[in-house]
Amino acid sequence: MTQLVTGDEQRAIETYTMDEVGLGQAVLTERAAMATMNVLAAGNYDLSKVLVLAGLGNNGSDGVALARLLHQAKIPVTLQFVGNVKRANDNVKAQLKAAEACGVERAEKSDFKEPSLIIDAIFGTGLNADLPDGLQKMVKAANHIDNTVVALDIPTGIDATSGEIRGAVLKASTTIAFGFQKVGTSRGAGKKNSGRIIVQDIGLITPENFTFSIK
Ligand SMILES: NC(=O)C1=CN([C@@H]2O[C@H](COP(=O)(O)OP(=O)(O)OC[C@H]3O[C@@H](n4cnc5c(N)ncnc54)[C@H](O)[C@@H]3O)[C@@H](O)[C@H]2O)[C@@H](O)CC1
Ligand SMILES: [K+]
Repeated sequence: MTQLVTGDEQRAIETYTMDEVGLGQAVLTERAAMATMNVLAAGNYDLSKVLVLAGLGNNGSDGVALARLLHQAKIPVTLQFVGNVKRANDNVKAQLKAAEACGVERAEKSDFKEPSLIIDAIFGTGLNADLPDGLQKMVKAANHIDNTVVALDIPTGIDATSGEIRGAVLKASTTIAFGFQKVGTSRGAGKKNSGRIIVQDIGLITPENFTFSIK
């Protein structure tokens, strides 16, 4: 059976992997993006016009890295930040520098009717409050359009542990869970809005004798 993790457990395993094992953030991000490429290539996804919606934290950096890999694979892709990129964390800024050096196209605003596929890299396990009002409006509008949405790690708006909706949720057709499925996507609204859940190994190392709260 799939091992489920809470948000805190996922963070503890990520921290161990980076701080104790010594795998860098960029390695994990690249692996998350590559795992997503593999899922997209193997599945029946229309990749004729991909829109990556990226947030300002590490879920966003996965999205920016993915936009670069899609562009390098000659798949038409546009990268759009949700929020002011000047306030993005350093990982996002480093990924953006690489994406721009490779010529990834950016948009400030998009008509959600246009993309054949939307990648949700807005919020991941770090979500700790209701989505900002403007974002709630945006995801509700996007939900009204018959787009295919692939969520990175967890759909934006779902609490990784409780599965509750924090204000609004961007409903996904597929959720690619990095390392482990988050318990919040196995219950209630989280389950209902995650679509098909595909767990992908990104090289996280679980400490010996780690106790998972869900066995
Ligand atoms: N930490 C790591 O080593 C890795 C993280 N990964 C990705 O990173 C994600 C987690 O990244 P982060 O912890 O940076 O968090 P997120 O990218 O989910 O969120 C970014 C930040 O936004 C802020 N925030 C939370 N709720 C908010 C709200 N309602 N309104 C405004 N701001 C809010 C918080 O400060 C949070 O840290 C995972 O889901 C996964 O996709 C993967 O790249 C693998 C490695
Ligand atoms: K997401």
